[in-house]
Amino acid sequence: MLELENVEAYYGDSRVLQGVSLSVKDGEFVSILGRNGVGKTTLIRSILGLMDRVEGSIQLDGTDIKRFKTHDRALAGIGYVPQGRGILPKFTVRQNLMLGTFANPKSNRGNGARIAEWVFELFPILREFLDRRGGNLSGGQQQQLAIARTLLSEPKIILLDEPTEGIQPNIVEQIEQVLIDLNRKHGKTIVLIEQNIGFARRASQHFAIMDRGQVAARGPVQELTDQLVHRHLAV
Ligand SMILES: Nc1ncnc2c1ncn2[C@@H]1O[C@H](COP(=O)(O)OP(=O)(O)OP(=O)(O)O)[C@@H](O)[C@H]1O
Repeated sequence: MLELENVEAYYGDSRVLQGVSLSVKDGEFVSILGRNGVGKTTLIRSILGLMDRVEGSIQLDGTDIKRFKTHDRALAGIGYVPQGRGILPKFTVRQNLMLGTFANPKSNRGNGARIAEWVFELFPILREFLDRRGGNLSGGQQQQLAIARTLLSEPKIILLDEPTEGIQPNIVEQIEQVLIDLNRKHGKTIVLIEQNIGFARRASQHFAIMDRGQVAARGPVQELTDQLVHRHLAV
């Protein structure tokens, strides 16, 4: 379980997160919604240990990870699929996937590590393109590669920052389905940052809406009303 309590995060003197509390239980799919600039990415950066100054408490399965360096947070079970996917364009699909094994405490990390077969069952296209350069894949294929790479670290929780941004609508459905299956069939715990409200409604059990650095509303996804959307998310 990931538990944030009263988290404040700063860029210099500017306090961007103001008392954010969030609880994600094992097996849950939680969507974090909010207009541009309200602090969603900063929240993820705070969980990953990429901010200079964070106050409050961040616990993973009861362990305070706030003092952990970023790579130790990854080893503790925080998986991350970055905005823009973060594929290394000159590395092959195989090499990009191998990077995921470095953050897997159970594998022999990189050297000699094998890419588990279930990855190709989830993403058949990656087997076909194993020796292609990551940069030659389409946006949707790169997104599958980014998700697969994170899964190879066998994280306890997967954080995704706008995975459907800039991806063709028909591929968006595919990405959506993969994430829904990962949660419902494979029991993966997922925190999704999204602007696509339909996706959040279809995929998640819980939501949190951020507004000006705070959690303005939260609850089971059935309570994500049009009124809330209008108040906090309409542009
Ligand atoms: N490196 C930085 N230095 C100073 N201020 C920053 C920095 N990065 C972000 N900010 C500010 O922090 C606030 C929150 O930004 P953040 O990127 O977390 O928002 P967001 O909700 O993820 O937006 P988006 O949907 O556009 O990614 C914004 O006001 C932004 O201008």
